[in-house]
Amino acid sequence: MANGADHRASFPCDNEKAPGNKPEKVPKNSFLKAKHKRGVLFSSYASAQDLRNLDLENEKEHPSSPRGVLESCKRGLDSDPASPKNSATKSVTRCTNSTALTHWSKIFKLWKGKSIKRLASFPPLGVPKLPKWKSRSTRENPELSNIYKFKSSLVNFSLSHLETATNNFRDENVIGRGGYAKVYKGRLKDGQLIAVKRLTKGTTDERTAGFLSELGIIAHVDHPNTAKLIGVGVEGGLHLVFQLSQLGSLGSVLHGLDNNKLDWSRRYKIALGIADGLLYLHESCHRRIIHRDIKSDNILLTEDFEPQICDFGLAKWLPDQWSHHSVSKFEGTFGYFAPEYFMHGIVDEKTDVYSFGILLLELISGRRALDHLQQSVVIWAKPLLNDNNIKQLVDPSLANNYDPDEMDRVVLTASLCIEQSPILRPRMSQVVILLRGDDYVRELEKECQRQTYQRTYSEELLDALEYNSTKFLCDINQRN
Ligand SMILES: Nc1ncnc2c1ncn2[C@@H]1O[C@H](COP(=O)(O)OP(=O)(O)OP(=O)(O)O)[C@@H](O)[C@H]1O
Repeated sequence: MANGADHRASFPCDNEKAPGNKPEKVPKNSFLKAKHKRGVLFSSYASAQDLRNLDLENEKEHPSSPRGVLESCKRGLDSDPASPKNSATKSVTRCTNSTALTHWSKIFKLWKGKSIKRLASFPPLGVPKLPKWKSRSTRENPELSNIYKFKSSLVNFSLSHLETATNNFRDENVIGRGGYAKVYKGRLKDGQLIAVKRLTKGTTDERTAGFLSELGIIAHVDHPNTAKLIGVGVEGGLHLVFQLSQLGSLGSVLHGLDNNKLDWSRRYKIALGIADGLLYLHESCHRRIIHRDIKSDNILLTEDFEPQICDFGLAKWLPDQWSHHSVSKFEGTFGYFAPEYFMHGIVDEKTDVYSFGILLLELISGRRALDHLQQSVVIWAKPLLNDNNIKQLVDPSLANNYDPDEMDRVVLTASLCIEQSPILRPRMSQVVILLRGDDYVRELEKECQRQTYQRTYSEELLDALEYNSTKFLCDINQRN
């Protein structure tokens, strides 16, 4: 059952009173000290760009910070003696930190070779082709008839159908309770298990708006790592009907009594799956979708621990030409808010990336985003991340039973995702690369080579065609 409702927030933006503006204690670590100094002394007159640059500079200087590690790799690559830029100076800057750095240097090589935009255009693994939508109408409620045009396979459930499936919405069938809805387990006549989300909170208008908004997004989404909508029911209330995810939410498994089910390989698989799902929403779907409420209670788990992102109640389409969206009302869950969202109401892909970073910290440490004393996992983890103190970060229930390379990658990715400044956070296409590591990078490199080869071949073909048509005529003219 979801307990995220305790921390749910929905209130108007008030920059003056935002708790995020409270001065922090001066941390011992010099890397954090620099950040702190910047926040207190300079924030009144520095431009946003200055602050970003300063952030970058401070972190570059600190070799043990995740960005410091990446920067040192990058400098190593920049100082490649074969590079014409460096041949004169023969800089000796090198990645010093063993195999981990070799790994990151490969990633950087790839980043240097491709623009970020190009990397973003790599197809995520396992993303199916987009479905073809067909139209279908409803007699029930003409206002909602357009909904059925999204997906040919969407079923319009009658109330009696849903009542039969859920034992008349009996309390024993409740498997989730969110801020807006109750979710009931059910079984259809053909035996299929379903989860019926019945919107319960707010006025009729609010419920209709919430229902249409969630449906407007979820009906267009189709990926192995997003929740599967089967149909809707608009009789006797508003219902969204999903395939049942047998294990419930990640939050309930990770923070419940059964957390020993989640060994490291499962946690790693879950991290990769959520990253794939988010990459799809941000970069591969018809339109940019910002989820806005990524948290462990909104990740469902199938029987084989495949994660599925659910609850698109707050999700937003973002037009391509918009850099971000500004909201005047905060909605979401405490503990997962990105600083720029909390302080300025700014919403874009990077706000989801921040929340994903918190989720990674939950997977690594087994701690909640906010514990019973309302202590944030970020505040707890930051000093350990800066000291690269993996032993203290890792969930004690895992002991030493984890793959150290995978753990390193997840820890580094988490620390980049929770950067204060959104510009320092990776995009989801980069997150997927960071999490998957060497093998994935090698696959991408092969893909790049294949594309280059194809381009060269087609360019040659184009040249040949051009010769045939234009140059040949030109040659003939010259000869005549
Ligand atoms: N398809 C499903 N299979 C299994 N459990 C589900 C399914 N959908 C939802 N749940 C359970 O119901 C809970 C609440 O669902 P959901 O997050 O969609 O509701 P909500 O009211 O929008 O919640 P929130 O307060 O997070 O906005 C989930 O955390 C999960 O435990």
